[in-house]
Amino acid sequence: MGRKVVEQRARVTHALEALRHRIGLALGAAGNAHSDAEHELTKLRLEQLVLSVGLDRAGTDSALAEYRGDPAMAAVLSWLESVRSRFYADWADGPDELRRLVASAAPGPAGRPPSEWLGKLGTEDGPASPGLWRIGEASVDGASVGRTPGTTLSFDVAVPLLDESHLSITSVPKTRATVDALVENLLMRVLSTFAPGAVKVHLWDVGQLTAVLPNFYALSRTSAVTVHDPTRLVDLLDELAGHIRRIHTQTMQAGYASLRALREATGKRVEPWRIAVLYGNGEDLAPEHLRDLKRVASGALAAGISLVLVDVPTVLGGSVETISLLDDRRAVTSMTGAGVEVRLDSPLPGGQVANAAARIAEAIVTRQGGPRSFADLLPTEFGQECSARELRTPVGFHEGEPVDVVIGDATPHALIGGPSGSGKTNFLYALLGGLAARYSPDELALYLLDFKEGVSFAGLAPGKKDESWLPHARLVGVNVNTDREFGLALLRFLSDEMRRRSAAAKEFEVTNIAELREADPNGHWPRIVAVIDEFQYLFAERDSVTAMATSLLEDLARRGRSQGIHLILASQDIAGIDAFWGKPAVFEQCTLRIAMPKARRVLAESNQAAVSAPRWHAVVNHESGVAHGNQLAHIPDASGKNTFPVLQRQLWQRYASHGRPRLFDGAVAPRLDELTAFTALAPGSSRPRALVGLSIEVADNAHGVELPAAPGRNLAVLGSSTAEALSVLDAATRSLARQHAPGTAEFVLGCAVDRCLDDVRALGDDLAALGHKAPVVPASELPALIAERAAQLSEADGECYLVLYGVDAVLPALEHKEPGRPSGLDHLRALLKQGPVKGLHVLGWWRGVARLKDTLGFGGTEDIGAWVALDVQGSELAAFCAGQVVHWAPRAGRALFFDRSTHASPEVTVPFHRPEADHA
Ligand SMILES: Nc1ncnc2c1ncn2[C@@H]1O[C@H](COP(=O)(O)OP(=O)(O)OP(=O)(O)O)[C@@H](O)[C@H]1O
Repeated sequence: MGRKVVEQRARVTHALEALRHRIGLALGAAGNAHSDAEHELTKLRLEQLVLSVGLDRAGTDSALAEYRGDPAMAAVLSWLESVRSRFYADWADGPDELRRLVASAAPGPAGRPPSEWLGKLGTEDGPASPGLWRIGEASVDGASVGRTPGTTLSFDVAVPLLDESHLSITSVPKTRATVDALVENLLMRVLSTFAPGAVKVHLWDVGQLTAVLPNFYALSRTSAVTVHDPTRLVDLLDELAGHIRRIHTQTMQAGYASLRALREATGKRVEPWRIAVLYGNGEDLAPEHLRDLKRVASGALAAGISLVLVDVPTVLGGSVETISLLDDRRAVTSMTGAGVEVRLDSPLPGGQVANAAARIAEAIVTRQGGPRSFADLLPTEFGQECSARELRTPVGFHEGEPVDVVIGDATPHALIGGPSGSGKTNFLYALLGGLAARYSPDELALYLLDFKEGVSFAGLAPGKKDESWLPHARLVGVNVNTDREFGLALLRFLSDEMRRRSAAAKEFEVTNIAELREADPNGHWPRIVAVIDEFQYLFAERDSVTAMATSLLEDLARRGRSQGIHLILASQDIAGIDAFWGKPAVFEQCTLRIAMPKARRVLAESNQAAVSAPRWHAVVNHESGVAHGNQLAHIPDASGKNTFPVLQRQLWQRYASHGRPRLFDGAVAPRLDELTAFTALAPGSSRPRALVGLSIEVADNAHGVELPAAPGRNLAVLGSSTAEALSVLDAATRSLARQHAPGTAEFVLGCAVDRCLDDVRALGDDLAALGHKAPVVPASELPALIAERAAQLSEADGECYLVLYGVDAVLPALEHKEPGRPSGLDHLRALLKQGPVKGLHVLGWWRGVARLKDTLGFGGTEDIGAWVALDVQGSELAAFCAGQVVHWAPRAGRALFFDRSTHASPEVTVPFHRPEADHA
């Protein structure tokens, strides 16, 4: 064997040994790693086991018995203990810190022992609420937190509630008394923290009708505690949902996400806190209840509403803390985790709770009955509010708390109902007073119309007894019960204003009044509130007024909201509301409902709140009358002495520069000489205008006939009513006289009715005093006069007004005809036909329509361009009204006026009062 071979073998052997060595090393390492891993696994398993029973119990728990004495177990235990003490070393001060924290977050009754507060009235009435409410205490072993072994450290346990969290309590069998004590303790801490009335508690127990938390019985006489019917969970959830909706709207409109944010920003508690305690029985709620409950829970906290659920299995939205009872003293809570047992506070002494509840109830009742007057509705400083977004004012009080009325986007229009004497007018005064004191006349304009007989709004306009007026009022209409046209005129006016506002909004490319005011800061865009008391009169008859009023009201109700035009419709219940059947649009848009005691149909059908409302109260409902929107309010006396009139005077002095309102008083005949339309007349017009009466419209306008040199420009007064005929011709003549310089026009006063002669002469004297030629021609001379004027027609120059009183009286004479010659009637017809273009106009009074027809003959109706009908039936007038059907039943002090050159149909006019008639 050669040396080479030997060397080769030695190399192979060496290599193999090296390989064996490496493999040995690798196997050894793997074995070690394996045993390390197994060791680790055992450790982890033991750890898991220890953790599952708890470190403190590891020494005794049977599940770990087999490992006792196992060094691995000893190592695990010592390791875990070192971890725990390392962890708790940082937390050595934890219990003390917790105690300090609870003391600061749960001050006074929220966290202190009951002996310090139980039975004393709460005082807190500001915007904040304690963050935590104590329920008991818990302990930890001192050794575990780096203290001397064997010591225990205890700390207070508290839960959040108001504005913060809901609470879900789960019992175990035979712990109902403990749960009641826990809930009672919490509620009593809350009720004793706040001023009486600031918290409202709702109790519902699926299994009990009345005996829920019996120590609170005294409070259930007030609205601080309401015990709900076990079979009507839906009512409670509805009520809560209503509060949430209302409060949400209120806070969002003010620009805040929650009631708490609103309170903190304004520094005022605007709403009570509400706590609803629902006792279930551990069984699932009906699906529809569960759905509603979840919906309520998700919006409740932001509305200051907290739920306390006892044995109601559900997963709530929003933040929820839990308390799970272990037995009748101990519980665990999500606040401290499952590892810490809470020793619940002992029950409050029952007798003392009942006494405390009675004291709170008494304080609430005292506040409720406390003297709240009209002055309490008023702000300390007038005119500070802005109406861009809404109008808001308290109108009354509930248990000392102001109850607001809001007129705005969600509640644009209001319906007020109540039987006669129930206080509607008083309510309106409270509302108007509250609004007028808060908003300046630049922010709020009022249009007030009362269809009742009587003068309930008359005091708002200047009167004989009181020269002051309400500066916000632009129009006051009283005694309009027979003038439905005036209601129509108001609606037309509002409708025009709505169009004007919507055109302006379009121009500024905005969609509502708030945006318009922002885009046009120098514009004048007050919110308009139109109050129509006894509005059902508008719909009193089946006629064109009703039809027009309906369509205008519907349009205003639908579109007024965005233009800041609001309707407040008041009525004695049934009569008024009946007027709505068939007009649901108006009814539905009136989402603000005010029901006076015993009002029917104002609220939703199933809502009986008005039936039980006490005297001088109102149910204020911003939810279309649905029960959950009910707010009962005591309305202070706003119409007695030292109430509204005093406020009005103050406002009048403050806003003196805002002009006086237009007063339309249906019971008073207007005076021609007080009318701007008359006093402003002056010579120089080529179209002189003969005024005949006051027009029924919002502006103080007169009806007049223009008498230019054009065919048909004559005026006929029709009917047998002498006083009114005299009034119309008197006003027409006097107004024409003002439009001609002395000597430039002739007024020929032809009087065929003897008993009018004195009046006619008096008029003639007045005209002469003004420098006009105004001869008075008696009946006997009339035929000659007419013949003469007819003959002169071709060469007539200058204006001549032939005012004829009782033309029909001379008809027989005029009809006298000599063969081959024209009769007096022919002359009169000629004057009527050809006169106007020559500057001669006839203003004639015929005491019957038939007589006028006789005068005109066949086809002459066109020569009467305008007429005023007095005590004449509408059916007689068709011929003079382009054949259209005329709806008119004569009524005292009113006439019907038609001018074919300007009117589509006749209009009601109010003849002026002639002072001369008083002396007749
Ligand atoms: N809240 C109140 N406090 C004290 N007195 C009141 C109150 N409300 C109304 N009154 C008084 O009751 C009487 C009737 O009230 P009001 O005129 O407001 O009732 P109404 O419902 O408008 O009745 P009607 O429809 O007959 O006019 C008035 O004398 C008024 O002063």
